[in-house]
Amino acid sequence: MAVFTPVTLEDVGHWITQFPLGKAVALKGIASGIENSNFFLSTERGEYVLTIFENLTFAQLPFYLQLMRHLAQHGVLVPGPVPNDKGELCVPLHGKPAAIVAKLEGKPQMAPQPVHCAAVGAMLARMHLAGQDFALQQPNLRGLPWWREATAAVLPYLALDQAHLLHEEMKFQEALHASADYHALQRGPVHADLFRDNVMFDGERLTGFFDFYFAGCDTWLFDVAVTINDWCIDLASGRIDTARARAMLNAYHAVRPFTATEHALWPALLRSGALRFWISRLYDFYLPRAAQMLTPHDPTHFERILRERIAVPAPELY
Ligand SMILES: Nc1ncnc2c1ncn2[C@@H]1O[C@H](COP(=O)(O)OP(=O)(O)OP(=O)(O)O)[C@@H](O)[C@H]1O
Ligand SMILES: N[C@@H](CCO)C(=O)O
Repeated sequence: MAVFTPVTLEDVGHWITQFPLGKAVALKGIASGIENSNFFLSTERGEYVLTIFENLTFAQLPFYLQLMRHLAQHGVLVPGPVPNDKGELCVPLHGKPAAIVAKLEGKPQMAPQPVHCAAVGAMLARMHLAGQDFALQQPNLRGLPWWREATAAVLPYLALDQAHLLHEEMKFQEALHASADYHALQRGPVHADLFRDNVMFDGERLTGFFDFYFAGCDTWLFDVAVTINDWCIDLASGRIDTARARAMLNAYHAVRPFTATEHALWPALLRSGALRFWISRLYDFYLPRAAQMLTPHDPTHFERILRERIAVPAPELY
């Protein structure tokens, strides 16, 4: 159940007159998703997704919605938000912020092959390049400062060997983030959560990236690492699958060539990508928010990935 704010077709009927979409003809709640209330919305003009934001505020939303709009306008396959007659992308519905975005065709590809990984790699590189002249700034809110806070919060719950790993990895990441090489990495708006369930495919054709609500400004390489750590691994062991990783990295490199500094820091950034989700999953597991509805994701999956990235050399970036 992931419609936290019920909405009827009648409610939307009046509300939608401020958008250039004609009349609403059907509305259907979407079951998946744990953050927001999502609906498929059919109107006289086409098919859309209506999202009511349950946690993000009016002040926080412009960065995400404007970024999606900017990317869509620059040819990146991202659902463009629809502005209302005042040019606003986010307007209240039942007192909460709401937005309408284009509906992507297809479905997530949860068992990707190299061909899918290559399509994601190429689109990710295009997205990074297109984000370069995006005007708004917001840090990755799940970056190092948040890791510090969340580490302190979860440490008391961990077994000794886990606490040791978390402590040692934070030390390693603090040193990395303080280094001159790290500061030389190229950066800009990144998705930061480009897992398989946030990309649509129609067969082998990528139709779009979505769920930008963890996006922020960070290193491009971090985004690549997060993506590789979900798309290109053996799910049971966390080990990198070389064929899928090569396909993704080569396709990315063909659009936006990796730099020598990125090549040098790649193993460390793969560890950053694993640590980020180990910490957030630990946090959600031990300190669930009151409004959280569903079973939290398994933290041990990313603990395994992190241990694997520390122990086993990463495939070369290029
Ligand atoms: N633009 C879109 N086009 C087609 N389907 C979409 C679109 N946006 C969302 N969906 C559908 O809605 C579902 C939930 O969306 P989403 O993943 O953004 O949920 P959420 O609650 O915001 O986040 P989370 O992934 O953190 O649970 C997706 O799995 C997908 O099926
Ligand atoms: N992709 C995240 C969930 C938040 O979108 C995870 O798997 O932990």
